[in-house]
Amino acid sequence: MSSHQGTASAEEVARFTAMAEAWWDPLGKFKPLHRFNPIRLAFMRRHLCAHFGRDESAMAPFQGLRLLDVGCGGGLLSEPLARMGFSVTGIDAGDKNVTIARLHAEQSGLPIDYRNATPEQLAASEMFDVVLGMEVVEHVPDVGDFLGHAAARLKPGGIFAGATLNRTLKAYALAVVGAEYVLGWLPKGTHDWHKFVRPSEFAAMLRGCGVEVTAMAGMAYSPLTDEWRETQSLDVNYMLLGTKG
Ligand SMILES: C[S@@+](CC[C@H](N)C(=O)[O-])C[C@H]1O[C@@H](n2cnc3c(N)ncnc32)[C@H](O)[C@@H]1O
Ligand SMILES: [Mg+2]
Repeated sequence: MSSHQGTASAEEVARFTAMAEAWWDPLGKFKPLHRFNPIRLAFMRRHLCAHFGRDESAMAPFQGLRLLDVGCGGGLLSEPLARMGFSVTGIDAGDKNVTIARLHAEQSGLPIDYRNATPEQLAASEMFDVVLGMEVVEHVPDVGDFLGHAAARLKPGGIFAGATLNRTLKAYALAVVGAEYVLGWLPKGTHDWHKFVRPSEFAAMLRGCGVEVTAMAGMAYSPLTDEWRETQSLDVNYMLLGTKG
């Protein structure tokens, strides 16, 4: 049984709100997000500086730009992106996630606008230079519908950034069996392999929303160094960027 209203699945959102206290625990249930945060942020910073003609060596290169973090959870991306100068709005379908995110941003002294909302609930007048859908599409009932509503909030020339898991056997072995059952990095049942999205499917759905993919990169875990790094292989975890025409 699955139930949803709009772009969010009630079961999926409940899974995240049940763990909401753990959002900012680097060794807790969201440890993988904490561990690969540096490489996702480096990827976005590099490409977004190039796209918007900003100085990569600046502390806060993105002053004056508005960013919407869709499915922001506890704000693990919203906070560092606000530090980079973006004016950040973070939305999440889970009320408790937003409460935790808001509290943490207050403690960090960051003026982030957090709201308990899904993208289709935002007013049509609210437009952003950057829209994120990071590690969200594998948790929504209808990816095309979700992307349509998220991309609708992008200004022309704006950038959509997404990340998810590829629907490959390798991703099943590593991200489901490995991460949930062998290593115990994630609670069992976190990911349903059938909801993983191939890069070609992701790009085609974005194109249907007027967004042309311009960059893709994989993320891989190296057991030897116990670190994540950016790779060319999109076999398991990957991220992408696209420009709205
Ligand atoms: C795996 S977490 C990703 C958190 C964050 N984006 C990150 O990468 O660190 C997925 C989040 O998406 C939220 N979510 C799922 N469907 C959503 C929707 N349609 N609109 C807004 N939030 C949604 C969930 O409540 C959950 O907090
Ligand atoms: Mg996920």
